[in-house]
Amino acid sequence: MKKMIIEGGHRLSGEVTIGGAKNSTVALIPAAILADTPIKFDMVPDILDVHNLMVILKSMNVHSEFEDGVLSIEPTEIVEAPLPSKAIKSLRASYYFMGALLGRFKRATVSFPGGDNIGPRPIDQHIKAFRAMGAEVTEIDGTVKIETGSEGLHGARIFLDLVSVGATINTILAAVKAEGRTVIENAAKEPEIIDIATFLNNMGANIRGAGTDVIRIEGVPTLKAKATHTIIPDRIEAGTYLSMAAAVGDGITINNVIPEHLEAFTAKLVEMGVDITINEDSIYVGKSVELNPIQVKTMPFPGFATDLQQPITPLLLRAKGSSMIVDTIYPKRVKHISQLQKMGANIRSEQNMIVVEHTDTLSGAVVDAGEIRAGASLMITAMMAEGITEIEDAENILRGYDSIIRKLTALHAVAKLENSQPVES
Ligand SMILES: CC(=O)N[C@H]1[C@@H](OP(=O)(O)OP(=O)(O)OC[C@H]2O[C@@H](n3ccc(=O)[nH]c3=O)[C@H](O)[C@@H]2O)O[C@H](CO)[C@@H](O)[C@@H]1O
Ligand SMILES: C=C(OP(=O)(O)O)C(=O)O
Repeated sequence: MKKMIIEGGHRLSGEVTIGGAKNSTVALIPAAILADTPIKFDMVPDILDVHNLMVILKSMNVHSEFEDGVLSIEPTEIVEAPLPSKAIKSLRASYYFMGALLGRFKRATVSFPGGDNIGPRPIDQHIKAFRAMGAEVTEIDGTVKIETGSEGLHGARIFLDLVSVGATINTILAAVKAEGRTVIENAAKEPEIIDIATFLNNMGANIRGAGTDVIRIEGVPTLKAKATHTIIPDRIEAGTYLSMAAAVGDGITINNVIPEHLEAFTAKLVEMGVDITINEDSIYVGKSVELNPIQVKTMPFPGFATDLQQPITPLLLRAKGSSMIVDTIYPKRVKHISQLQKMGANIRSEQNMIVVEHTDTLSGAVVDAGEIRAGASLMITAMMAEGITEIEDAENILRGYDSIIRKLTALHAVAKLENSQPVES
């Protein structure tokens, strides 16, 4: 178990460079097993999810190496094998091995995924898509078994009942080598979906419409990589540093961002009165003086991301008045509230709404990072607070924040990890 210890009261300044997107990376790594050639990814974030995915690859005789942000994967000697359940349960995106293994072996057996505890996270839409493509799916004791006949999957028209990032990507992974044409309607439009489609198309796949709500996929027999794929910047990591910069910064530049991916978020910062300058691939945040309260409603992309509702919360504590957050994607994503209250934050949950009031004094406390973005909100609040904050279960933060201590220290924050052990590999 690791804890992150933060000494509050220090003003931050300088520059930070955003890493590759976690939610792209965790789909790209399973997608790599569809290839008939070695694969290289660049701008890979150094996060626990990547290391756990490497453990899963190893169990299938897929060798991988991660150095200086470059992840090399050799999938050509892959074998079918039981997947290590501890690693599978450590992250959400292990469900992508369902689509990827189906594409590779025409069958898959994968335990139910883990990931952040943010309320119910069913995968019925993933299963509906696999069934529409001709698979037989059974679920026994937390394990999903997906089988097809010798002819494998066939293309199908799939209308997703709700907009799901995971179901959209999993269907793409299953369809990319299936026989014939698959059409996904009501598809998710997140930038990470475009990133996965770009990677697959550059290997010879035929995916059209990624980034819109209708995606068409013509199955192809083989996929071969010709170049290194550079992962898009992590818009959630960027949003977290934007919030931190506005809350405790004296002038911070956030490099390697695609501002169009963050429009819903930066629009809210502007509404609050944060001093931000948006450049082509960086955003500068000046020292904030008076901040206005706002109302936030999380929505699928291009709306305000659910993964940023907790990271913006500390900033709302500084606003002069009451702010409100409604998380329509995960209404039970409230694990941070009781922990922020321990630090003196005036925040409460009321009828599926989070109400955040102006708070003058925050004090360090022992708190728990119940999930990744709850952890992010605690980190920022700890920097605003007087004294020391100990964030337990810091592994949840390390699941998704690249080189976090190095980046915070470079911005002059005082933060360290304790009881840390070498990352499992
Ligand atoms: C690894 C990854 O990329 N994780 C992201 C992904 O999670 P994930 O892919 O799990 O989230 P989805 O987009 O699938 O979920 C959206 C909503 O649909 C519901 N749903 C989803 C699938 C399904 O079969 N049935 C169903 O009811 C979910 O409970 C949720 O309420 O998108 C979420 C929403 O942007 C983000 O918070 C996560 O960071
Ligand atoms: C919910 C998240 O991640 P995951 O889906 O991987 O649990 C997140 O990144 O905020």
